[in-house]
Amino acid sequence: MDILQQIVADKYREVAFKKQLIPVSQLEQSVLFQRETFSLVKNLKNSTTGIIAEHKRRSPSKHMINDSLNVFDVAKGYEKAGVCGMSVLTDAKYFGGSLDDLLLARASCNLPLLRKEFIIDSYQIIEAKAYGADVILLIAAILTQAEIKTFSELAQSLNLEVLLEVHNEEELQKSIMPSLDLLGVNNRNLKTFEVSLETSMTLSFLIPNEFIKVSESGISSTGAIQVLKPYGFKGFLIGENFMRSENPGDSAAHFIKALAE
Ligand SMILES: O=C(O)c1ccccc1NCC(=O)[C@H](O)[C@H](O)COP(=O)(O)O
Repeated sequence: MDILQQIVADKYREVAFKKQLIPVSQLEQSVLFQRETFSLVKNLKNSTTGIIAEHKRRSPSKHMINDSLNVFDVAKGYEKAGVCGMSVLTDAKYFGGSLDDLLLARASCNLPLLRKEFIIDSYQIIEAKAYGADVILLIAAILTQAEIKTFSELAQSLNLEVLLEVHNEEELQKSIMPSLDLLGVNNRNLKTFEVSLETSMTLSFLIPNEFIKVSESGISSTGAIQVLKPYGFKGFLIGENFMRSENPGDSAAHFIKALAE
């Protein structure tokens, strides 16, 4: 079993258990479930820098990144830095995240929040809305075409935007459908952890123009963004590069200032 298969197997067990603990009807009663969401698409369209900054404590590829920060301050710092949106990892076992992280980020800032999760069940989409997310991630590598359609249409009906993530042409071809808002190319192979910006460049030509293109992972310099922009990317998802610093907000602010110069 590769790491992605392991994560997904654990996720099925986790979600089955949670469904018994907290029924959907209870999630739908959350005050946050009724709120108006923020648009990441709108922010990216109006931005010249396009940074989506991530809260990421650890990962299967890098193990520990930064365990000494609190998500409330990180979210405030990212908002002050002028990022377009924030990604919050909510997986506990492999990334050290939680739904409480999402809730705290929501309490701390008015940025569009992406729930970064391995979504395999509609329940997690309802949960995302109930805990303050504006955008959900769907990973083509772990979903069938029918699941992508069902999950993205559910998200749309809840006014959540959908970022569909692909890593190769086959995943892209099976996924393109009108219920998606953003198409993300993950530069990291989630099975081997190899990272290459070439993945974004190659797939960019195959992504229809109606979708906002986002390049994800392994972006560690403003130079990388200058390289990717001509390929039509409007969004750049950055985790480790900011989270490695003592103050991710300051790190994002310096990055954005350097990009704008
Ligand atoms: O980051 C990992 O090691 C990883 C492993 C397996 C599945 C997903 C993984 N990462 C999720 C992400 O997509 C990244 O956190 C995100 O794109 C930011 O990447 P980076 O800037 O390289 O931290």
